[in-house]
Amino acid sequence: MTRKQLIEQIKLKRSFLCVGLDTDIKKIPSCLLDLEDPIFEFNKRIIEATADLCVAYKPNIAFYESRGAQGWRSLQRTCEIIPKSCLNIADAKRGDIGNTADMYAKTFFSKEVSGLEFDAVTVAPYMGEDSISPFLEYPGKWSVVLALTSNKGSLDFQFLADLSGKRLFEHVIEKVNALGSSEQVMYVVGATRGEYFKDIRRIAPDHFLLVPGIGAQGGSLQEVCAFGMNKECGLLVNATRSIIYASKGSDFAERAREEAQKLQIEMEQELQKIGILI
Ligand SMILES: O=C(O)c1cc(=O)[nH]c(=O)n1[C@@H]1O[C@H](COP(=O)(O)O)[C@@H](O)[C@H]1O
Repeated sequence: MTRKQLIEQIKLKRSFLCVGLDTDIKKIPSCLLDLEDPIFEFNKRIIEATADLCVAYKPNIAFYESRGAQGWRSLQRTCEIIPKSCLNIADAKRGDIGNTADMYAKTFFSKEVSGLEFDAVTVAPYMGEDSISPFLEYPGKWSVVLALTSNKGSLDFQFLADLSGKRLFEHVIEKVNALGSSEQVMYVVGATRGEYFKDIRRIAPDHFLLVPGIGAQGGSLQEVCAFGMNKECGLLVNATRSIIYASKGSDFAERAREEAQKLQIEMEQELQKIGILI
């Protein structure tokens, strides 16, 4: 999906919601457990209940890999039913030397090799240029590079500054800006870091930012929008547990829809403020 198509979907659905699919066998309703592939069935019902309210899905690969071949199959089947109108993001946080990064890029972008095809993959930048470039060689695909993450551990390295005061997350963005354009690179910025969106927008005014951390992690959608939105929206805001585990019962899909709809309504108001809705 191109940047233009993504913006069109945001306008059409009046939403910039990304629904995370961190599907944990221990958290899904017991009524699904006797089915042949409970993880896939859960995802299918969540997708059917939310597809008109969101513009992206983000399966976190750990939840599938941890189940071995069976989990990989659930992931493949999930990928196949994510509507083409939604950006399909593999949250894999990969990062390794060039020839290994080549293999990671094939894993997520090359269906003929791996049986999987995502539109985007999250990339960890710690190992630098050669660990990122292989992902950028796929036309029409997105690399979503971790910049300023939502977790407590982000304080360990990401704020370390050089003598001029420039912090590591700013170095990462400046370096990656030079590797790929805003047509193929997004940055991850946690919703729990609302006050830093201004600094990030100074060096990445046009890029889409993937923003996890609202809902279960306590970030504020309004704060993210106030400091992070650009004139084309420029945000994909993710929520996972607050949507997919809204209920433990057989009404889980309806409850997920309700939670997604609450966010969509708030997002529509934010989009109205920047005047891109018709
Ligand atoms: O790359 C991510 O998506 C990510 C980056 C980050 O800084 N923080 C973060 O929580 N995430 C992911 O976003 C999702 C957040 O889930 P919830 O906290 O349940 O909404 C999880 O899959 C995390 O792995």
